[in-house]
Amino acid sequence: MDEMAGRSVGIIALMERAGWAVARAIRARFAPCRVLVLCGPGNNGGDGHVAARYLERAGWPVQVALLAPPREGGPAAEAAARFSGRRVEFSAENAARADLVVDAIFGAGLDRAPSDTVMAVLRASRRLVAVDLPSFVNGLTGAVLAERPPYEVSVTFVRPKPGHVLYPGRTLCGEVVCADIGMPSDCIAHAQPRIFLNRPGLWSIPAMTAQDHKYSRGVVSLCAGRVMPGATRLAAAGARASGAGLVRISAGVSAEAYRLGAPGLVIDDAPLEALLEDTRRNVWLCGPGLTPDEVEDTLPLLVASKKCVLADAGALGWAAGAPEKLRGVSVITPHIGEFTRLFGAPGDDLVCAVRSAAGRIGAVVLLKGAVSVIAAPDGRVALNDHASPALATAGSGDTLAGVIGTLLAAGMPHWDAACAGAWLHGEAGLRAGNWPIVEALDAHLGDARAEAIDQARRLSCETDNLAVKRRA
Ligand SMILES: NC(=O)C1=CN([C@@H]2O[C@H](COP(=O)(O)OP(=O)(O)OC[C@H]3O[C@@H](n4cnc5c(N)ncnc54)[C@H](O)[C@@H]3O)[C@@H](O)[C@H]2O)[C@H](O)CC1
Ligand SMILES: [K+]
Repeated sequence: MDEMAGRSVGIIALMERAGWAVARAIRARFAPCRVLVLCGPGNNGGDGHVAARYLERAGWPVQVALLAPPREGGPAAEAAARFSGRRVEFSAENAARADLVVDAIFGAGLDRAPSDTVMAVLRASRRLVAVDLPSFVNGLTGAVLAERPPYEVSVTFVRPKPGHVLYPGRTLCGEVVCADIGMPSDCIAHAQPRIFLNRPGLWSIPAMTAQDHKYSRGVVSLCAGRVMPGATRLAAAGARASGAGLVRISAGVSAEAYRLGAPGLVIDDAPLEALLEDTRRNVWLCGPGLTPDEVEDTLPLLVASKKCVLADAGALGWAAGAPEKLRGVSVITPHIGEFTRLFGAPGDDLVCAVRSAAGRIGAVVLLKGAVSVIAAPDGRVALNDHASPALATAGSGDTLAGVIGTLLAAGMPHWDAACAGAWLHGEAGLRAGNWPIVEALDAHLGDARAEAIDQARRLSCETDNLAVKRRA
């Protein structure tokens, strides 16, 4: 985007607005105080110089400390030349003397861990604001290259970066302000984003219609095991609570035990091969509550009959170290332990690891966590931070599998269903209050679905209104 904008509006114009946005964010959050702006050699430092000029113009006592001079003739050099205020040495003593330190050392160009000198200056600072990101947080991955206390605010531009959203970087950014700096829309379109924040509007969930019947809403089928009925029942309940038309459990010899459960479930005891002939039953959950032997007896049959399969829990253990065994399934929902046993440790770059896992097995991979990463085989990735620690309780993943099953059965594309499922699950967690037990989530899933439909609708109205205004 920067590169293309450089050829149209010019980087210096964007830098002016970026620095102005930083100064504005500071003035909105702090009372006038002694500010030290730490400027690096790149455009991040250029933004810092502009911010220093606007703060000074507003009457704040401002000093600038330069780590290294900007490249001659570039936009950062021009921004530096426009600042005629006080310059001081780049030192820990000067940082300690300031009430507020603005970190404009490195931004998107950070390519290695900052030096000890840089870190000593940042550590000496009492209160910190970041231009774009703290200068030791990798914007692409959220990896933290050095330790220091968190910032109060990070002012970024055009779009938040993965480093603002993913842990551990997320915890150090503080409040993230994303400023509109007038990046031309053709530059944004040209950049073709492949990583998205998971929000309604990225996908849309079918609403209820007057003529719906249970099969149009969709049938979710589950394979049940003998020894862990709770997991299967939680997944079935999650599917029902999020709006499936019908939920059926293939329970084989355990059918009588499952029949004592929720009366709204249909329990089948016929052989799986026979059940698979029913073309209305296209979506199957396999794994919650299943032992490896039970997965071995069911998953290959589901895949061979070309059903849309969500594999979780036991099915992921069954394929540990041999993820190709999962080829043919549509969605998998591992937590970090399951992911590691399948594909190896993901390392610092979760987006890259989950994306390549999805490509490797040709299925959507949803890596569950405080921020879940959801990748499609074609490379699209959504980051879901719409969640609550209330969800960190045993069985919550089974509920999620059920919710995604419902959205698949409603006909949503696989990646959309996984993204929407993660959002609904998060919304239910946020609505469920303090310390809910896992069963309590179900009561909120219907309202969560209605909320998602409503938010997506409002967003599309806004977009339509904007288009009408533009045409006018
Ligand atoms: N996104 C936008 O629309 C705009 C963003 N702007 C700002 O520009 C920076 C990115 O600028 P860039 O010049 O590409 O990179 P940096 O300023 O982050 O630094 C590059 C510079 O620093 C060297 N370097 C990197 N890491 C280290 C290190 N650990 N130690 C020493 N030196 C390091 C690197 O080699 C380069 O020389 C973005 O963040 C925004 O703040 C613009 O204002 C335009 C609009
Ligand atoms: K920075």
